[in-house]
Amino acid sequence: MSLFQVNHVSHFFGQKQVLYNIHFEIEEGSILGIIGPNGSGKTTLLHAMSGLFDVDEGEILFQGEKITSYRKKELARKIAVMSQKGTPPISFTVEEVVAMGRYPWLNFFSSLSSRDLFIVKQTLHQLGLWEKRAQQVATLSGGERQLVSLARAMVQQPEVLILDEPTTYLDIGHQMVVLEHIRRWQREKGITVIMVLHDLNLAAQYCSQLLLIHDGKMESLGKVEEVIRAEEIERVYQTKLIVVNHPKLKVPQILLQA
Ligand SMILES: Nc1ncnc2c1ncn2[C@@H]1O[C@H](COP(=O)(O)OP(=O)(O)OP(=O)(O)O)[C@@H](O)[C@H]1O
Repeated sequence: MSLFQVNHVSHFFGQKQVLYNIHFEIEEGSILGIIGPNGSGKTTLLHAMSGLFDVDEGEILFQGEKITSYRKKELARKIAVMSQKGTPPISFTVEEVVAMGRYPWLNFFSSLSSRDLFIVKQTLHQLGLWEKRAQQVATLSGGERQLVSLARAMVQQPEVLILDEPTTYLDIGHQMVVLEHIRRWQREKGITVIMVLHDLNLAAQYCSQLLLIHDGKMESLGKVEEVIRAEEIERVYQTKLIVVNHPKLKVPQILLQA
């Protein structure tokens, strides 16, 4: 059985239809990239798959059950969500914010155990945040807050990681750092990753499957080379481009053509 089954999903905001008959499945352990132009419905689909709301038509099944039928805490033990904005600039320290990722595992009124604290410490080290652990999140750069957000998701020890544009505020070096961490984590723990990415070249390098949506409709779904095809990407994004093969990684890469 597939981990996620998105069955003929349509959704409206008021009179406006934003998703049209979206239908696909996700296998456990895969990395699915959701791509598409601005306003095409990527975040709406991601939110629906996170169980944030009931879709108007169709259904989303996670491990065979309707995603909205799970209790909040139960779902938080299985799915970690890293939002588009990363961690907001709040007045907690890095360590406190990362430790919040352990909350789904705590019983009522219990505090963090030595094991919880060990997981937090280990993750802070892994993501290079140990030196900044006592710093207020509000004083971090956008990129550092993104890493804090990833660290909090990691300590949650979920089966699925859902990310909305995890590289938005990052320079190219930090984009690679974040995506390498995600990939290593996915390989070591066998978790499933679903992420919205605007950078099609990064999507081609890091995802095992891509879903291209446009105006709320599925344009294509499949392996990277099946989805990153010049004619289709040109049509959907309304821009001139060339698709080349990455000389080392052998995945399609896009060169823009003014
Ligand atoms: N809560 C809402 N109420 C009304 N309309 C909404 C709401 N959320 C999203 N929309 C609309 O739904 C459409 C899809 O939005 P969505 O955020 O899912 O797109 P997206 O592909 O993630 O865009 P982007 O790449 O710009 O982040 C947009 O037209 C947006 O204005």
